[in-house]
Formats: sequence, C-alpha cells, structure tokens
Amino acid sequence: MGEPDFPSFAAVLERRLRPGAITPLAVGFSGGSDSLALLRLTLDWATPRGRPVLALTVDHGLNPASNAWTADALARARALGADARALHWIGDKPSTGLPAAARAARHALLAEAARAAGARVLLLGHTADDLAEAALMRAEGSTVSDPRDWAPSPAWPQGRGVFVLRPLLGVRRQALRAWLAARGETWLEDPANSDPRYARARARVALDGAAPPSPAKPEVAKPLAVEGEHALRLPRDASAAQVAAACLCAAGSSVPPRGDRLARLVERLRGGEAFVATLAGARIVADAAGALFGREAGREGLPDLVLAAGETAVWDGRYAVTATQLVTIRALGGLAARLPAEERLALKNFPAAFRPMLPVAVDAAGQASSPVLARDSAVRARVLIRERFEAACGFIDQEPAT
Ligand SMILES: Nc1ncnc2c1ncn2[C@@H]1O[C@H](COP(=O)(O)OP(=O)(O)OP(=O)(O)O)[C@@H](O)[C@H]1O
Repeated sequence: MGEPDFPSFAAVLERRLRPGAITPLAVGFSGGSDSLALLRLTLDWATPRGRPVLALTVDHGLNPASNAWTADALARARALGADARALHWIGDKPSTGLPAAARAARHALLAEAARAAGARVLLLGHTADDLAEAALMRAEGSTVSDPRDWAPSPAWPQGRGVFVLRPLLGVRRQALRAWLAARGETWLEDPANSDPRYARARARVALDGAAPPSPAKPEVAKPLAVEGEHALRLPRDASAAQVAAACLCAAGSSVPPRGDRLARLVERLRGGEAFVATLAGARIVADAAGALFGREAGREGLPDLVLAAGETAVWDGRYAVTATQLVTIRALGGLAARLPAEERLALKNFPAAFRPMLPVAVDAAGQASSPVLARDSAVRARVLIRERFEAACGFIDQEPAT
C-alpha cells in the first residue's frame, strides 16, 4: 500500500477504525479544499481495504448557486470513485444564529444519512487551522469548542450510534491545498468563509500566515463505575463532564447543562448531603450510595408518539421503539393500573421516582403494555441511555461493530 501521503491521517484511521470492517465510511464533502483532500485520502486508504466510501454533501440552500455546487460535488466524488448523495436543509431558516442552525441541521442530516447507509463513522475535514480558529473565536467571546478527533455525533437522536472522526486535525490547510494543487485539483471557495459578518471568517483572516497551531491533545477517558440502564448511577465524585453527560443522556435531550447550575450540582454531589435536584430535564437523586440520574417529567409531561406497524422511531431521546402494530408510545405515569399483572410486578424493580417516565405502548383498543417490562411485547424498545453515556464520556474509542 506504500507510504501514505499524510502519515498522521493514516495513523488516526488505523487507530479509530475497526480492523477488517467492510461497512461504508461516510465523508462530509462540501466541495471545499479540506473535505476534497479528506475524500481523496479516505479513498486512497479505504479502497485497498475493501471499504466503500460514501460522500455526503449538504445543500444548505443559503446561496443561489448552492444547487450547482452540490451537483458539482456529487459529480466530483463519483469521478474519484466514491458513492455520493446530496442532502437538503429544508424548512425555515432563522434570521439570527444562522451559522449555528446550519451546523445543527448539517450534523443531523449527515448523521442520519450515514446511519441509513450502515456507516458507524462519519469523517469530517477539520484541520489544524480550525483548531486555531476555534481558539481565536473563544478569545473573541464565542462559545465554540475545539473540534475533537473522535467524538459521538452531536446530533441527537439522528446521530445515535454514529461517531465523527476528524483525521486532519494535525495538518495545516495550506499543506492540503498544496497537495491538491500538485494533483491538478481545484475546489470550491464558499464566499461565507470570507464574509466578515461571521466570527469564523474573521478568525480565518486574523490567522492567515500565523505560526502552526499546536496539535490537539489526545483525550484520556477516566474510568468510572457507572450502573443502570434506564437511570444512571454514578459515584458522587464523577467529573463535571460526566455529570453533564449523565444529565443529557438520562433526560434524552440534546443540550447538555453547562455553567453555574452544573457547577453547583457537582459541588453538592462532592459535599455528600442527600438531596433531590433537577437539571436540564434530568432528576438527580443523591444519597450515600451515589447519584442516580433519571428523566424528570417536567411541567409539560412527556411526548406521545404514534407508530405504524413496522415503524421505528426514538421516543423522548431515550428509547428506540419498533412497533409491530399501530400503537401510541406514551409515558407510563397514570397508566400503571392498566398494565397486565406481570408487568405491574416487574415495575417494582424500578426506582419509584423514575417509573412514570418509562415508555408504555397503548394499542387501538386502549390496551397498555410497556416494552421495557413485558417479556413478549408487540413493541420492541432499545434503551439508548447507557450506550449514549459511554460514547459521550469517551469510553468507546474505536468504531463499534454494527
Ligand atoms: N455542506 C457540507 N456538506 C457536507 N459536509 C460538510 C459541509 N460543510 C462542512 N462539511 C464538513 O465539515 C467539515 C468542517 O467544515 P466547516 O469548518 O465549514 O464546518 P464547521 O461549522 O466549522 O464544523 P463544526 O461542525 O465542527 O462546527 C468539512 O471539512 C466537511 O467535512
């Protein structure tokens, strides 16, 4: 296979991708220089290993030329030997916070398409320059975080089971451009990248010609004794990041707690008192044995979800539910008396505080049954809480088997 063009790129792929896997690799391909280099390098690495590469191009619909850019990107990807798909951001675009909304939509579309294609890993073309830009934007007051070389997809629930890999974080954009130019490649320059209304574009200008940024520090996940499936039990000395992840995953939400309220919760946990608190959709019950994080019902209660036979969907960000007949998935609260006797018995195994937030399926005749209590239910439920938590905490550091 010869010496790779960017040894750090190949090293990251060797470390993060499952040896011998032949599932597709998804690549976020905008048509710009970074992701064009990413796509070419990924194809060079994957093709001899028998792994198909799927280029995914998101058309944000924000520029009149975007249709043509997308068509060009697809043609380019296919000419290089990849499969290619266009994804469209449809619906209303906000008048403020457009970059953040576009980013969230992009991650959701990319993750959904990657998962649908059977890919567990989505490669993105962030470079060493993006790390430096993020640092500069923070210095200007922005809250952007550093892109990480390996992280679960930030889109939820679309990104469940999908990891984002950024193998170019150790490479300068200029080096990629020189490498492409030497191969006669041309690429798209998105005018938004030089639009001074955006903090990112201003950071880019400020960094032009600056010294190379230092490479990202590898993150080491601290071991943690976590228990539970529907509610998570953590030791009281869990780190702030682990407490934030526990709230996020137990609540099934997509916005982790930050700032003062998180710091206060961590402090109370360290303090050792027994207490009950709520944060970001999670209910936290702390006692001498540790802290239990479950779903807080909130003032509005939990959503209803109607599923047709054969349909799978995620209910409340916590359970992937598949129906074999028409059902409505609801929160158990208030319906326990309608459960069959053996399910009512099984319910006793759950902490009382969290029983009302378990899912229950109600069929057209009004019959209630919970897929997490019944051994043989017309509805199957996969609990997403624990595996999401483990991914968020960095305990899954390589492409998982499908
Ligand atoms: N329109 C797009 N379609 C597909 N992939 C894209 C698109 N835009 C960006 N990407 C992917 O994301 C990478 C980073 O792009 P960019 O720096 O513009 O995004 P970002 O907003 O900084 O990323 P983040 O999601 O980390 O905020 C690109 O190299 C590419 O892999």
